[in-house]
Amino acid sequence: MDTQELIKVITEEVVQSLNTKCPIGEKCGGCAGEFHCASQRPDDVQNLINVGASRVGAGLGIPDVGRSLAKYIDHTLLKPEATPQEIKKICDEALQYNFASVCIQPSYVGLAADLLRGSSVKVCTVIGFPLGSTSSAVKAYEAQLAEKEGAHEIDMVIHVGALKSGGYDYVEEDIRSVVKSVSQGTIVKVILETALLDDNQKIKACELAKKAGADFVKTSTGFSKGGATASDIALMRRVVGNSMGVKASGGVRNQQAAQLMIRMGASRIGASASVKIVDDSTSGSTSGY
Ligand SMILES: O=C[C@H](O)COP(=O)(O)O
Repeated sequence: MDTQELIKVITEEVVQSLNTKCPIGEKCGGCAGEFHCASQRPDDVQNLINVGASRVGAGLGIPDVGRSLAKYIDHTLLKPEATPQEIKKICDEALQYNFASVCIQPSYVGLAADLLRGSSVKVCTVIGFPLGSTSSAVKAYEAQLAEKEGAHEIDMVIHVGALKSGGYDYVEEDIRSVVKSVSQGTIVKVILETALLDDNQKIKACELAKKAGADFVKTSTGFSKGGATASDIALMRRVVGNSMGVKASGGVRNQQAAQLMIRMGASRIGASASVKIVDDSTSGSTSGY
């Protein structure tokens, strides 16, 4: 199937999916019956567990959509002016809401690891962030150090310029250098910065991330203009299949948007508006972009 056909099929799938409700109903651990989600397909859940996203479906029987959504969410604070007090606050919130992880700058990994020790909330950090243009050796060292200080999950940014100029070997090796620098149990997510890519480049980046042995592909840093869109999530899920996770991040601001992303194939949501997403069931724009 060529790229244009693929995009057409995915667009049809997106439209169809928007009209489909989860057949499991209120016992669905992913959505409590409110929307179509990955939890309806046992193979998907097993595959996601295999890549470390064992929180998917872990909330079986929880009838509350907000609480169920929390298990998908990386509670994120990446702004440069974030203080230790704010890191402490998001760690407290992560424990209270049972978010999948806190996603924070590398310099705060040790602090978050101390605060979350003994809980199920993981420590996620970002590498080569937000530009992705640091050298592979620096990214690998940064990831290794973060793991040593307590990070369980590593979200690395690709070299966007290398991808756009056809430097596919470089991009693949850049990702692989990070994957190889951490232990097998540490999850590596690859941030594509989709807003800067065309569809062909998004497809290529997903293929390279998969070849390099990463666990997830992720849309955005939240620093470029543009973030997660439903069609990008559907495209990414389609390209990587069920053996990898897909993380929707950037501009996911409310429950409706988070549900839509999961419906399109996201197995994780990265958001700074996490508490609002879980608490607030009011509808609105499905994405800031
Ligand atoms: O990695 C995740 C993003 O930084 C979150 O972006 P956001 O602040 O738009 O939710």
